[in-house]
Amino acid sequence: MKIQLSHSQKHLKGELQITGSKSESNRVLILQALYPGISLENLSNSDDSRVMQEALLRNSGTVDIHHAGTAMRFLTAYFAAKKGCEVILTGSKRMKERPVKLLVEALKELGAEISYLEHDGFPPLKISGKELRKSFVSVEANISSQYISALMLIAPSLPEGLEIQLEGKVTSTPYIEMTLELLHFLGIEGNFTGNKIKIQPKKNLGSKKVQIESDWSSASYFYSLAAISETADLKLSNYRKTSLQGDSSIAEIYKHFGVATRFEGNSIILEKRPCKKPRRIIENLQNAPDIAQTIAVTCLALGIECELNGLHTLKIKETDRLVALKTEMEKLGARVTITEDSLQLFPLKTLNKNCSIATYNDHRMAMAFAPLALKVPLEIEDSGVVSKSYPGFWEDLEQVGFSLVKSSK
Ligand SMILES: O=C(O)C1=C[C@@H](OP(=O)(O)O)[C@@H](O)[C@H](O)C1
Ligand SMILES: C=C(OP(=O)(O)O)C(=O)O
Repeated sequence: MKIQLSHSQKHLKGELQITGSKSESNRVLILQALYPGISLENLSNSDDSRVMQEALLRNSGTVDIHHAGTAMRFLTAYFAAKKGCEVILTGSKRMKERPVKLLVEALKELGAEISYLEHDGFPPLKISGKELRKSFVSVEANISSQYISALMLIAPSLPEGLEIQLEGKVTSTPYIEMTLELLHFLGIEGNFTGNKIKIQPKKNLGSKKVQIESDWSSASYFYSLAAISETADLKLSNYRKTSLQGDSSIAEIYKHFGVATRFEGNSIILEKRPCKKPRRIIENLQNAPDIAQTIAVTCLALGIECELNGLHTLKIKETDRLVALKTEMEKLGARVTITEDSLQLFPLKTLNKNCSIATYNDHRMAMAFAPLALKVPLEIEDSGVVSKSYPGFWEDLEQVGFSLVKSSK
């Protein structure tokens, strides 16, 4: 369904409740399947967490996780280590193009039985679960941190735990640290020093409640909205000063755009007041790849030159995000250059009006471009994509004063 967006008020205000981080939720769901005493609060209502919950009830047959990268990677390890299970793990057309070879090879090194049903190195996978008895594995770490988190999540359930040797430059490191912190919170011992991760075995855990922090990647779109507005007062819950999510760096980054963040209990208050805007923004997003689209579009809206580096993982996400960003920002009149791992945007004075933004089955393309409607009327081609991480996104935009017109054409 297409959606036309506009917003006519100068001041943006609202109070929103954002659900739990999908990254934290999908980790804790795997751990809960391994240690049933774990309970969760503020679980993500995303499609990615829903498919994860459904998959964890299965022991045989075809398990389809649609577009969910974390579900694909974490479940590959989970099913491989689950003795007696026989599943075909598959996903959307795009998921069949997202590589999984490094993880499959690492699991095979541990004794797993996994084969490719279509193309070598890609889903769908046929997995015959086995007890994995080895306790050392090495894996290349600069393609996706999800492979490493997947191994860490099953590690405490292996008889001797697991030592993981990371090869090459480690990417998306905060996601690895998030996995480790969650294990620590549950009383599982482990450490990550230099290029080595060591997780100790744990047979039983007893009962533990995990309170999931709300999703900072979802919050990023409200930072963008605040930055683009003349003035804004937004309240978002439930957040923590010390977050496990690397995307919480958005609060620091958006200071450049005049957005201040303060905590009131477990809510964040975003305050934007008129300010002098920077001429140029340079960020390395190797630790926070999911907010690249948000920042690029904020700069486009404000006419700020922007150089984003550390983006080598973007081409294997829901779409090739570098190409998608370039194509859609050029529709609005921008000049954009991309390399394998960077994007450079050159400012323009006036944005083209009434553009129709293609979404490439990527939730973040829809949500990152939506704030532009504060500047020019805009159409988002497939509004439904947001449900991958943030099903209530459009309702929340209405809450902060947006007018939405939906059409099926
Ligand atoms: O572990 C996770 O929860 C995630 C890790 C990141 O992926 P990469 O490690 O592939 O960059 C991130 O982009 C994704 O949205 C979620
Ligand atoms: C890349 C993302 O998710 P995943 O890799 O889990 O599909 C994302 O949410 O931006």
